[in-house]
Amino acid sequence: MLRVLQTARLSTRCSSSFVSRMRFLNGLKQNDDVCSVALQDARMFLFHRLSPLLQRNPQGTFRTAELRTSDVQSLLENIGSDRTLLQESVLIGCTGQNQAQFCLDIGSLDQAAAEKVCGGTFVDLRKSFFLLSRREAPLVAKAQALLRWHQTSGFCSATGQPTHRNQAGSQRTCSSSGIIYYPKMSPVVIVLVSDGKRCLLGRQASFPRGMYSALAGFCDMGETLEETLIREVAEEVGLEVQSFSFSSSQHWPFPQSSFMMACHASVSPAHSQLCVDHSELEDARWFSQQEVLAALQSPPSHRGDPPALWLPPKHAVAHRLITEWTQETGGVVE
Ligand SMILES: NC(=O)C1=CN([C@@H]2O[C@H](COP(=O)(O)OP(=O)(O)OC[C@H]3O[C@@H](n4cnc5c(N)ncnc54)[C@H](O)[C@@H]3O)[C@@H](O)[C@H]2O)C=CC1
Ligand SMILES: [Mg+2]
Repeated sequence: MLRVLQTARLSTRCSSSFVSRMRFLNGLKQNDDVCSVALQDARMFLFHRLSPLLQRNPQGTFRTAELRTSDVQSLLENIGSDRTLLQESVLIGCTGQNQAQFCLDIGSLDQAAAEKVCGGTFVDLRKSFFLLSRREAPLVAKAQALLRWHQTSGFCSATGQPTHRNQAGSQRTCSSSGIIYYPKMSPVVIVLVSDGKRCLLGRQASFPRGMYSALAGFCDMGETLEETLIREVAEEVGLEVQSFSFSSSQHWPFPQSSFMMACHASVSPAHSQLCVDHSELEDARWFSQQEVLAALQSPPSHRGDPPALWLPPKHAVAHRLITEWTQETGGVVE
């Protein structure tokens, strides 16, 4: 069987290593046997009821605990579970050397025992986002979103019959109708509105005290990105967008895997009077470049009262939009 995996790796050989990695990954999703073999010699990311396993570096910072399959197999034996749990692993990517990466939720096992054996701690995903590097957070978010999708997609919404996954965990199929389900993200437009001098930030009651962010809204069925953007700004703060430009995108795992399409938009300074829909937003305000730069340069300490303006964490695409705006308007973010 190992020859099967080597063949899969060789068959993806081509000039670009990135292309060969993408083809190797695609092959694992298409072929259960090859995927099973790849799982035997993979890099594993563990979760416990959707909280990722983190380990502390000697410097006191945190990283995701990346284990070998053999480590996980001995962990499972060590804390009394059988090896079949390994089959519940879900493919999330591969390393530069075409070694498959899988995630596995061991929520059915004793958390403290698993933490002791692995020398790590399972940390709530939202908290992990503040602890992990910008490089690691997206893979952990993807893994958690896939594990959660499997945990909530066990039955076909058309027939009510059980669904079964493929080895990679990239799809589930209804056992009676054959309907195939794929993991879903909900498209969301997130937009930083400016009137040329100020930027508009809003907050929901659910946000931490003092935190303001860019406006965001889910795309309604059939809407284009443009239509969602101008509708959401009109709905939430009563303004008419004059123009907008696309900035970047991001998978955001909260609350149920949103696909964030981040844009900058402008409104006429002559028509910048806010009319906030308080059923959606607790507050929305225009902020000067000076206020935003101050907030970017002095993120809140987690002690004492929050500052007047607290911005989303660096991993959030809203933070990127706000930083881009300050740079476009001549501010310098250190
Ligand atoms: N990454 C970032 O920087 C930020 C991300 N967000 C995310 O953007 C998303 C949308 O933000 P909101 O202002 O809450 O959206 P929104 O302005 O559309 O209002 C939320 C309402 O949309 C409806 N809704 C909820 N889930 C939906 C879905 N899957 N499809 C269609 N409609 C749905 C519900 O009625 C809900 O009350 C959320 O996932 C939020 O976590 C929000 C701000 C910053
Ligand atoms: Mg919104």
